[in-house]
Amino acid sequence: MLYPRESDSRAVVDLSGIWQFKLDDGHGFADQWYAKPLTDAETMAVPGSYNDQKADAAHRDHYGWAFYQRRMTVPAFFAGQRIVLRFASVTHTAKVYLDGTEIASHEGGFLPFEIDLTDKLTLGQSALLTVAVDNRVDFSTLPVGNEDGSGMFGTGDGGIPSVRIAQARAKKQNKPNFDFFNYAGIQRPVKLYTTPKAYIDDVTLVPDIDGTTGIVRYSVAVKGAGETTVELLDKAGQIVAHSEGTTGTLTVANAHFWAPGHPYLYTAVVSFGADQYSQPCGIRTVRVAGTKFLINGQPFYFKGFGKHEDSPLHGRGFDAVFDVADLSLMHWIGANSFRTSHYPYAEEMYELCDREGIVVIDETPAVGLGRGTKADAYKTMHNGALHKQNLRDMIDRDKNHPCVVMWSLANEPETAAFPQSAYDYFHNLYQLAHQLDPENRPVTLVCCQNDYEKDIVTRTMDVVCLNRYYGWYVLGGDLDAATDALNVELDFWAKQNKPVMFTEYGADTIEGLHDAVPRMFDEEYQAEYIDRMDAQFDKRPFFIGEQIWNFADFNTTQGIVRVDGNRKGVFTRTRRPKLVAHTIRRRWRAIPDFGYKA
Ligand SMILES: CCCCCC[C@@H]1NC[C@@H](O)[C@H](O)[C@H]1C(=O)O
Repeated sequence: MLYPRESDSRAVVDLSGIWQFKLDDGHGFADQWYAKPLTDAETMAVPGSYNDQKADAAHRDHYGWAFYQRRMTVPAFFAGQRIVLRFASVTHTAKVYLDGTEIASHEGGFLPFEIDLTDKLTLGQSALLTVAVDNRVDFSTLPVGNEDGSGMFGTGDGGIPSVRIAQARAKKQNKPNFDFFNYAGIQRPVKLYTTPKAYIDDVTLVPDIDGTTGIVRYSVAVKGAGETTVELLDKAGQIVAHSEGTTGTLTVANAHFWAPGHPYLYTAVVSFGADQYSQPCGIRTVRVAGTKFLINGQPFYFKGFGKHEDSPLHGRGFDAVFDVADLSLMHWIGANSFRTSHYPYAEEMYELCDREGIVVIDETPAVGLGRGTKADAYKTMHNGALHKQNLRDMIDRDKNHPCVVMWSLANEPETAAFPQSAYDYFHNLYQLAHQLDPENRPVTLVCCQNDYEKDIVTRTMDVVCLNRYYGWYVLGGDLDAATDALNVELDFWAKQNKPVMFTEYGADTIEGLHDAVPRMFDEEYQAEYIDRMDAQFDKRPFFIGEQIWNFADFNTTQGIVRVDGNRKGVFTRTRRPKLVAHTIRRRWRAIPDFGYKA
């Protein structure tokens, strides 16, 4: 799916701003709130989560539907054009109405969907746009929610009868099977865009390298009749390659390749009839060879983080300032990569990473699979079709980004309790990801701390991505034992002949807590913990990357082990560096992006 871009033939109208809003009280659909202006409506900023914009628990802890509404006028001078309404994301489920008529519904809170309005509205006349949003998560959704009242970090009844009774009578709330706040709403931009009636529907660019020559194999999906041409422009806007037809190959002698630290971008200008669309294009290659992860044929070493789309008041709402500032801090600390834990991020972030040379592991919203139940959830609860749809939509949306070097099928699914069942479920997805990606990039699954000898899924991935907490969740406070345990496990992975990286390791740290002798939760412990783990990684040639959990502190569900959220950030939630940020900076600025331990 193309990102909305203005061009000689296309206009884009951003519908961001202050919308009308109302939490459903259970009557919203029966009383057809979507068919008329909302009564007793509140204000709500779009894009943004609705949970933290109002000072009350009703919004923060809402469970169920909420209604957004605004009037919209498409000007008469758009006559003759195709008119499209595009939601970059609505979390988690959306129903869209125009003047009371349902025109779309969509499940999945982290990927775009669009509606052709051309024949659905009268130009020049104001229309009433209503979006109903459902924030509920359960065993069948992605991300996964719990259904029996438990959730992360012990929210069960503890076998206490009074608790069981009170829980049964309590107001329904989401019980996320994941460790991030279940923010919801219209969290990314809503845009109207136009195209000619005969238009470019999709562009696929597959880069390759032959010596010093850059190659871009392209295909253009079109609707209607017309001739297609594709021109490749260099950064100076000079045409360096040209081709006719909906498929073809563009060849650039002495090309500038894309790489971290050298994010050279060409522009593929596609023309079809009266339509024109410009797609940024980075020429680089990615592949796994033995225990190496090669970008442009060079062994790459991942230095970076697991992140979240999370910031004060915005919640999970898109905020360009935080995205620009986060990448600036990544450059400052010497990072070259991050994982979009635990869901696909806003498209604008991938565009920034393309421009700034930050490498991305792109992850589906499949977090919490197989958790919170003793049953084999792969056979009884999870919605494999929804998982495949999310994978398909993520690859379709992000396929042209040079920053995306690997697809992550899921975060920390249960893979050791029912090993064969987990393998059957994920091997199917692994093969699908390789089929769907025109560039056939490496595919992984991010593995939770587990019995790695029983887990038969992780070792089948192209790269072994491990979340490990030796010295925190296990052997907490004892970094000698923690490094010993880490090495026992790395000895196991040494025999698998796969590239291995840590996609999570970290320690909750309250900024301002200090001790001469490090202890859990103080800044010295976080720094010591990271140093001790890193020192073990350096001894292993098959170890190809270290991504710390987390880039910044972030909000979570309330719980006895979350003190104002998850505090494993290297930066605070307002992006102030903790002590560990300075020790990491010294280390990472001395490690090259390529050829480390080669
Ligand atoms: C038994 C060890 C389980 C470790 C699980 C560690 C978790 N991984 C997924 C992330 O979303 C969580 O924030 C992280 C944590 O809790 O900080």
